Amino acid sequence: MSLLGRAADQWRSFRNGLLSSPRFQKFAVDFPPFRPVSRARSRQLFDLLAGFTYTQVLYCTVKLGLIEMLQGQPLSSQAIAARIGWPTDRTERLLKAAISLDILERTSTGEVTLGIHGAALAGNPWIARFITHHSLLYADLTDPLGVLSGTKKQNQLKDFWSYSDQRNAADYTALMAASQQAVAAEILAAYDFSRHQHVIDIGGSNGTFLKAAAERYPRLKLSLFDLPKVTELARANLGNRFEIHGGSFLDGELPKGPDCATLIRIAHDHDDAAVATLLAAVARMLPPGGTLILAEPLSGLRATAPVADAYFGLYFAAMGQGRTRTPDEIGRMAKEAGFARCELVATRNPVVSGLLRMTMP
Ligand SMILES: C[S@@+](CC[C@H](N)C(=O)[O-])C[C@H]1O[C@@H](n2cnc3c(N)ncnc32)[C@H](O)[C@@H]1O
Repeated sequence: MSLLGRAADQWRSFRNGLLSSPRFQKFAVDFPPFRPVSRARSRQLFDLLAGFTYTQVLYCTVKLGLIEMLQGQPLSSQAIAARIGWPTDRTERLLKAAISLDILERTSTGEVTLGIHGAALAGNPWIARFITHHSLLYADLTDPLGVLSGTKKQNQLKDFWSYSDQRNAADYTALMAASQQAVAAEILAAYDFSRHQHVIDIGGSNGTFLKAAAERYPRLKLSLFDLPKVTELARANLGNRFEIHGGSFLDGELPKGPDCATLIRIAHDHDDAAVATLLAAVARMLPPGGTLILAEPLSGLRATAPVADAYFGLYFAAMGQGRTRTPDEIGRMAKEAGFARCELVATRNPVVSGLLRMTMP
C-alpha cells in the first residue's frame, strides 16, 4: 500500500471515530464555527433517509401532468385540484411537497408555477418518460435486499427488457428513442465521426442516433444492427437512407464493411461473458485500425458515482443482468477482445453518457 493510501486510511478511521462520537456531535452543534458544516451534513444524511419520498413526489407531479399543465401558465391550487379531480386539501399537500423540492414554485400572487427542476423537466420531456417508467422499479424494490442479493427472481424490469424474445420491443424501443436525442447530442459533441467512412450502430434501436449522425455528417455511410423485431421499428423510422441488419450480436458474425462501430447503452445491459462475446464480434468485424465508440454511464468516476453505482446498480440488479463498468474494466475486456487501445473521451455531461474510444491494431 502506498504512503498516501495509508495516510488516507488513517484519516478515514480518525474521522469516522470523531463523527460517530455523541460528544463530538454535541460539540459540533454547540460550537458556532462548526454549525454550518454540521447542519449541511445532517441535511445530507436526511436527504439519504428521505430520498425515496422525494422521488414519489416527483413521480406524482409528472404522472398527473403538472409539468405540462403549469408550463407558461401559473394556476391556483383550486384550479389544479379541479383539473386533476382531487380534493383541494389533498392537492395542496402534493403541491407543498413539490414546492419544497423546487419542482414547483409559488408566484408572488400565490399561484403555482414551475420551479427550477420542473422547468428543466419541461425542456427535457424524455426524463418524465423515465420517471413514469420507474413504476416498474418501485414495484421490484418492495424487496430491495432480494433484488440486490439476487434471491428475488420475478422482477417487472426483467420482464420489460425482453431481449430473449423481444415481446416488449416496441415499449423498450420507444423508451430508448425518447432519451436518445440527449445521448446523441453528447456523443456527437464529444467525438468527430468525419474521420470515418462507414459507421454501424450496434443495438441501434429505432435509429434515433443514426438520424442525428446523418444530419451532422450527410456523406457518412450509416448502418444499424439490432434484434429482428427492433429492426422492423427502425425500418419504419429510417426509410432507405440506411443499411439495416437484423440479428443477435451474441450469436454469429456482424456485417463487415464499417470502419467504425458504436455501442450506445449496450454493454452495461449485459453480463461480462456476453460483453466479451460482443467485443470479440466487433473486433472481428472491424478492419485494421478500425474504431469502436462505446457510450454509456461509466462507473468509477466521482462526478457520476451515484448515477452509475447507486441508480444503475439497483436498476441492473432488478433487470437481472448487466452492470456499469469502470473505464479500466472495459479497457481490459477490450484488450482481451483484440483492441490495441482504449481511451476515455470527455463528454460535456457524463451523467447522460460517458465515452470510450477503442482502436484496433
Ligand atoms: C438499452 S437499448 C439501447 C438502444 C440504443 N443504442 C440507445 O442508446 O438508445 C439496447 C438495445 O440493444 C438491443 N439488443 C439487446 N440484445 C441484443 C442482441 N443480442 N443483439 C442485437 N441487439 C441487441 C436491444 O434490442 C436494444 O435496442
